[in-house]
Amino acid sequence: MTERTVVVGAALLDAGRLLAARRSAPPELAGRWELPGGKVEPGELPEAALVRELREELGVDAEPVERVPGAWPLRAPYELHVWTARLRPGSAAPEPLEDHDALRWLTPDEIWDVPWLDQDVPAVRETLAHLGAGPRAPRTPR
Ligand SMILES: Nc1nc2c([nH]c(=O)n2[C@H]2C[C@H](O)[C@@H](COP(=O)(O)OP(=O)(O)OP(=O)(O)O)O2)c(=O)[nH]1
Repeated sequence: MTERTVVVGAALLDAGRLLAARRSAPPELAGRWELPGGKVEPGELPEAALVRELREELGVDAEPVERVPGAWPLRAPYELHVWTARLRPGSAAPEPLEDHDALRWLTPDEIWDVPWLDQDVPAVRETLAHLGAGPRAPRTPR
């Protein structure tokens, strides 16, 4: 039996743009881009974890919209699940408060301009497909 821990990743959307966050730690992940989020705590609903993590990491008041079907393996025992999400009215703008040192709102044409974590690429691709943007192959990694 494999114990899996879910990491929720937010596809935070605003005006057709997707928020990407650059990790500042740990060293092996620093400098690569991800969907903001984090580990679901025992007994916590994933949607609640998403709201909590986005408040802690970005200082925003966000709400989950829907789960993107699929689950993507991360370093064991973690597994990435993605929810689309949006800012609630009156939310502050996101800031890189912890875990990240840069944020970018990416238009559909800019999605592959940042070096996503390798393990996030299929999740981001699937998210775009789910959103109807159509799957696009990432450019050759830089
Ligand atoms: N949040 C997030 N984590 C990801 C993604 N891709 C990926 O490999 N990870 C990894 C990085 C971490 O090893 C793990 C999630 O850890 P985290 O540091 O974001 O979560 P957390 O805030 O709950 O962690 P902690 O410091 O409280 O232990 O999953 C992603 O797209 N989003």
